[in-house]
Amino acid sequence: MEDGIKRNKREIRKAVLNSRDNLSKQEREKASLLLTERILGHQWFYRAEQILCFVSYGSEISTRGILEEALKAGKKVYVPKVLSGKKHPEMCFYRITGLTELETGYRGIPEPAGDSEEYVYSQEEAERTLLLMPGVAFDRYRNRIGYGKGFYDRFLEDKPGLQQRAIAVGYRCQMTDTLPAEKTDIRPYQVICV
Ligand SMILES: Nc1nc2c(c(=O)[nH]1)N(C=O)[C@@H](CNc1ccc(C(=O)N[C@@H](CCC(=O)O)C(=O)O)cc1)CN2
Ligand SMILES: Nc1ncnc2c1ncn2[C@@H]1O[C@H](COP(=O)(O)OP(=O)(O)OP(=O)(O)O)[C@@H](O)[C@H]1O
Repeated sequence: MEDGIKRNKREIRKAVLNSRDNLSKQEREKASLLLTERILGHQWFYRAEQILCFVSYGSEISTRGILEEALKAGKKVYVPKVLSGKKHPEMCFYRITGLTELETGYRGIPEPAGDSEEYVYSQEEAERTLLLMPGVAFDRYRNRIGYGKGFYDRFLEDKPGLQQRAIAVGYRCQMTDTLPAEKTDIRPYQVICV
């Protein structure tokens, strides 16, 4: 049964990545602008003192404008880094104060060096935090499929307050019919596909 779900997820991942890879430059630029507007106008962004946001890579929707505006607005910005030296690789968030601090890391993703302030979860501060999550496919029940390593599921597992401040973002072509879900899958509180 579980194996069926995994295979199913794999097939959906392949199909959606294929359509995402095929978006035109114009479609990408338009969507990224739209997403930036949607997030900058969001009350969770406005109220957030801390923003946890992925740095896009490959054909992912661009978060560059959001990161730049968050930094300009004086918010604390943290971005993911995969610590792969460990037996079980895990994802942490480190603070950046400018995009030039990023270097090519895990799978070619721009990542912080990892020598800056690490994000430490606290239930009280979660109310003033916004988490923007990447993903490959989403559905209208807020199910989410990523690249299949479960990094976000494991990162969010023990952070209930942050789960309620999590927004998954992507292109409209990433919105699918009902996705299969496993027990460990954590649903973002909102999905914004533009
Ligand atoms: N921008 C970004 N940063 C992120 C994530 C993400 O999804 N997006 N992650 C979320 O967990 C973590 C990295 N997880 C990843 C897990 C697997 C692959 C991977 O297998 N990539 C394929 C290419 C897939 C494709 O685009 O076709 C590869 O390298 O072959 C990439 C990232 C942390 N940082
Ligand atoms: N909290 C957890 N503890 C242990 N294993 C987990 C946990 N969450 C997910 N996993 C395992 O990790 C693997 C990948 O999970 P899944 O397919 O949901 O990843 P994903 O959501 O697509 O990827 P990501 O979160 O990295 O973007 C699965 O085999 C899943 O069982």
